[in-house]
Parts: sequence; C-alpha cells; structure tokens
Amino acid sequence: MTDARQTALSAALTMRKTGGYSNLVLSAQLARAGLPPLERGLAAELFYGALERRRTLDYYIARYSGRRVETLDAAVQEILRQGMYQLLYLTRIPPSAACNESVRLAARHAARAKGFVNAVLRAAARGLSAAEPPDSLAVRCSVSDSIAGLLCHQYGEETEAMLMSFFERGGTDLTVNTLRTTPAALASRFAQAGVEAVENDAGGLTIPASGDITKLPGFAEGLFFVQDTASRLTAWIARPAPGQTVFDLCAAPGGKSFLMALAMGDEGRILSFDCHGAKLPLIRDGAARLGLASIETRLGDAAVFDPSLSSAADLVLCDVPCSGLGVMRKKPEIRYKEVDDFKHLPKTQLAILENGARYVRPGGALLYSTCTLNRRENEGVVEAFLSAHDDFRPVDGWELLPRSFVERRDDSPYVRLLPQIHATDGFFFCKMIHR
Ligand SMILES: C[S@@+](CC[C@H](N)C(=O)[O-])C[C@H]1O[C@@H](n2cnc3c(N)ncnc32)[C@H](O)[C@@H]1O
Repeated sequence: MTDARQTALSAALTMRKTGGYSNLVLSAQLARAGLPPLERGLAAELFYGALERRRTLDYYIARYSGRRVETLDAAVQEILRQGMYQLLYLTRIPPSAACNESVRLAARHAARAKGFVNAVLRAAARGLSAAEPPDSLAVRCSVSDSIAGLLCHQYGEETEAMLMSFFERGGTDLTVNTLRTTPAALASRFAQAGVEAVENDAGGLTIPASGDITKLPGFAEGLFFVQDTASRLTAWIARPAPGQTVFDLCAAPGGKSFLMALAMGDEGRILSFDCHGAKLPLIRDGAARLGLASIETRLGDAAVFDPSLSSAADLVLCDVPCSGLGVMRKKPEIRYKEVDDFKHLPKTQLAILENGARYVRPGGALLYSTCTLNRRENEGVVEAFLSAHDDFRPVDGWELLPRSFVERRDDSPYVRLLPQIHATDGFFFCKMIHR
C-alpha cells in the first residue's frame, strides 16, 4: 500500500538515483500516489525535512548506530533519516510510531536491516533528549562545510541565525494579477474555497503551503502567479512606467517579466530573454494565462551584445544565474553544493551586467538582482561594474521599498534581504541609473 512514508521514501530514493530538483521529484511521486491532503502534507514534510536536515540527522544516526551513514545501504540510509527526523523534529508523532513505521518500511525495502533500523531508532528515542548537539556549525545547520565556511567568513556570528531561519516553514506567496482582480477580492474567493489567504505589505497574498496551486480558484482565469515576496520587491525597486521599454535579460520562468507588465498596466514593451530555448514556453504560457500582451520572448545570451536591439531601453533587468544560497528553504539540495561549484559565477554575472548596461538609454535604469547571500556574487560584482562605469550611479533601493521592509542595517544603497531579519528569501538588489 502507498502511504505518506512510502511516498516520501520513494521520492528520496528517486532523488538519489536521478538527481534533479526536489520539488519536481516530490510532485511526480505525489501525483502517482494520489494521497488524501493530510497524507500529502506528511509525505512532503518527511521528504523535505530529511533532505534539509540531512547532515544533522546523519550525525545522530552515526551516534546511535556506531556506523558512518555512507556505509549503509541506500534504502536503510533514507529510512533512518526519515525515522530520525520524526524523532527529532515531529513532536506530534509518538516515538514508538516513528520506530514502528520505519521498521515496517525496512521490512519492505531492506528486510535484512529490519533489526538494525529498529535498534538504532529505539536507542535514539531513549537517548536523544540528553544528547549533545553537534559541535560543527555546518552539521548543526546542515550545509556543506564549504558553504558554512564562506558564510561565516562573510557574515560572522550572524551565520547560524541566518541558516537556522531557513528551517522555518512559510506559506506560499502569490502575486495578484491586478489587471483582473484585487488582493482582497482574490482572498475572498480563496476563503469561499476554505483557503485562508493573508495580504502582505508588499501587495501579495500568502496562503498555507500545501496542495496543488493549479487547483486553486482563479488559477485558470490567470488571477495570480506564485512569486516570493523578495522577488515581488523588484517592482518596488524597478518602478517601470506604462509605455516604457523593458529588457528582462534572464527571464525564465518569467516571474519578474509578469511583475513588470502588471506594474506597467500591460502598456509598453517587455522583451524577455533566456539562453535556454526550452524555458521560453514557460514565459509565454504564463503571460498567456495572465492575459499579458506586452511580453515578447526571445532566445538570447545575456552576456553577448545583440546589435539588432536598440540601446534605448528604459529599464534593463539582470536577474542573473546565481548560487541560490538565499533560497535554501525552498530548494534544500542547494545546502550541499560546494563553493567551488559556483566560483565561476561572478565572471558570468559581471559579463551579463556589462552587456545589459549597453542597452540602457541615458536616464534609464539598470537593475542587478540575485537570490544569493554570497557577497562575491552581489557586492563583488556590482562594485567591479561601478568602478569601471562612472556613467552609472547606484540609487538607494531602500528608499523605494514599502515601509515594513525598511529595516536597513547600514547606509549602503544596495538592498540586502536577509532571511533572519526580513523573513524573506535572501536576495540582493542594486539599481543603477545611466547618467
Ligand atoms: C534567476 S533565474 C531568472 C528568474 C526570473 N527572472 C524570474 O523572476 O522568474 C536565471 C535565468 O537565467 C537564465 N540564464 C542563465 N545564463 C544566461 C545567459 N547567459 N543568458 C540569458 N539567460 C541566462 C537561466 O536559464 C535562468 O532561467
């Protein structure tokens, strides 16, 4: 029989085998399993929880088994991780149920290890309340040693609070299609369907994170799209006006293009580029669902000048590819990247920014953004750009934000959203004006 625990285990084993994005792997397993809502919620909690806490869980598994986790069979590793996750973090599940259910899974997937799984989890259930937490910050926060080292170097004592804040569960943020409805009207449609939506200060709605977004009322009518609050702030900082020309150089899947089109009342021209042709339909389909006619998609490399484009854009967005260290909450696989995997990025990011600058008309704006906390990809890139371009001046992004986001830490014009302070994803924005 397929249940929540079986579904979570299948997703974890698939992820090991095929890699890929955790949300896509889980969605495929959930679609196959057809579980009722509560069971879906538990499956997601176990799958994401065991993935995002993996290093911490492995520390305790090693402690109570006397074995290094990598030496165990794949199914045994994942069953123990999900079992240990229940013991440590899911207080609503009695420890005996966590042990029994894990043993049941072991009987099916690793019969010879049934007794071992039982012994490890029962020893943990008895001992965990008195166990010392891991000494290592990387293990406590469950990130790679190299990511912990990088962030400690850049953020010092704030690092642990920053990384711990990624474990807090948030809802799903939606941007409302204000050409078709209002946040209040959409919230009341959701309420009629039993979905509680809360309006936030940045003009969006937050709903509890569960279920299939496409089944919500208003989805097919294009009344909203999923977009994190941090990302939505692009509209406040960019402030495009109706009738303007906007180039969105790294646009797929299209969230910021949609946001610009809404801010412009769908009047004007938005050219949405991506270098991956396969992603362009995501932008086109999204724009069609939302009824946005001002968006045109183009295949293009943001780092290479296209002479066929006029250098008359009012606004150029460079929402560059980045290490994603600010979005670990939603993409837990990012936790285990190595810093070497993304050390090439600043060069690409600077090349995109340099090229983007060539399309901005005098008086127009260039907006650089990332969803990472890595200063080499943020301040490092814009400072390299600004030191070579006295024809661009940075503007104070904080002054453009809604009141509730003004908790700034310094006088820098760059907007640095920190998850432990602003309760958003980690994000970076630098808006520059072409003199
Ligand atoms: C951070 S994502 C953009 C997210 C998007 N702006 C949104 O809000 O939905 C970066 C995008 O840049 C694209 N990309 C990466 N390198 C690129 C390049 N050299 N030229 C154009 N697009 C690129 C990736 O395919 C990816 O879709």
